[in-house]
Amino acid sequence: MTGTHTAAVLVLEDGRIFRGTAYGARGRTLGEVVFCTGMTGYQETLTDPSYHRQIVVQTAPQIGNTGWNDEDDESDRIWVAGYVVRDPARTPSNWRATRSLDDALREQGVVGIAGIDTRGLTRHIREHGAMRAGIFSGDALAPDDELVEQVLASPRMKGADLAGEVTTAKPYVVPAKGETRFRVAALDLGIKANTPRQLTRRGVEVHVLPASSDLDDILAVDPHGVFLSNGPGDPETQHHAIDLTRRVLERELPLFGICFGNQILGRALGLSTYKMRFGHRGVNIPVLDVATGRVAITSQNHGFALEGEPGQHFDSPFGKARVSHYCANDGTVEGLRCEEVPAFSVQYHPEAAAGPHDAALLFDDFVTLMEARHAQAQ
Ligand SMILES: NC(=O)CC[C@H](N)C(=O)O
Repeated sequence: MTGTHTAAVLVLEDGRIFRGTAYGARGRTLGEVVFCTGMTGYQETLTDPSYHRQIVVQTAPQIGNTGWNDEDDESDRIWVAGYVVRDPARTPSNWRATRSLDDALREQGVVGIAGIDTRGLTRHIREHGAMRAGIFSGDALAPDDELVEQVLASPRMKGADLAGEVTTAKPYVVPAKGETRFRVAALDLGIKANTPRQLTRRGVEVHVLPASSDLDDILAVDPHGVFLSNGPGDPETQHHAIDLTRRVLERELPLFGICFGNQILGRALGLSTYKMRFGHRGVNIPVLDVATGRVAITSQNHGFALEGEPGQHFDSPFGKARVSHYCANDGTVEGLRCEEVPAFSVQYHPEAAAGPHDAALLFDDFVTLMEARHAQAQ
């Protein structure tokens, strides 16, 4: 932080205004305002491509205490559209830090605001829903009603097709650690770095493919399994990925999806998705596994969800399937399992960057599915 405080304002589309001081870059940014309840992992949050076009409010009051390091990025840049905090660290301190969070935000041109009553703001979002917003400082400041107009002119998250804006331009391979046991084609809709890391640790060579890849690109990898990543935007717009998923299911290739990948598998199976009021973003969200009755505490970041009831069985074009997991807080769908093709998915983040490792076993389940399919094919 520099010594001088520059005025900044957070403007919501319903006319609610929060005044604070500029944090990170100065200027204007527009996006959907959402809150994240993680008490840790702000660097991973900021660099998660699923937050593209979202202004993130951190409910943890003190942010930036451990600065910014060169190891924890989940992608090659900060993706959030803007950042809202209460009390930014004045003296960051950590042995791995190479700069402050404020410096990282400035370097990457990310407009933020500090000194906000993030508790009041979060209660407002919980009640009225995630909505469009803008942060304005420096030359971008103008009379409030003009700022509200600018926010109202910005695009909504519902209907936003964003995977193409965050995906890799070219395919790349992340080699397995130790012996290569399996090859996976991972469709990058906004993949986080920790996902290939989790797979490679289990002897999987990961071929990360652009979102526009077709079935031939996937088959060219000669994969033992296909992975559908997390990603930003409205799953309803993902016609290409949904169609591709159907092609993969037809071939009975083992398939595992996370978050956006869960929504895409669900849509491929004939379920619909809807926009939640304020979504799930945090690192302690309880999920119940219907089959075992066990609860996992999970890392999450989503604003859309699949329609469905806990434990519901349904017929899909690929045979019987069920809602395998649901959220213990609000009963929303948190996972799917196909019973006649080797495919499953979860709405949460087993790669947990940041977050608890309760769900890491799901990567083992994916490997088991590939093993079983491989044994069958021999
Ligand atoms: N992390 C994700 O994959 C998010 C999925 C989707 N964009 C949502 O908001 O629900």
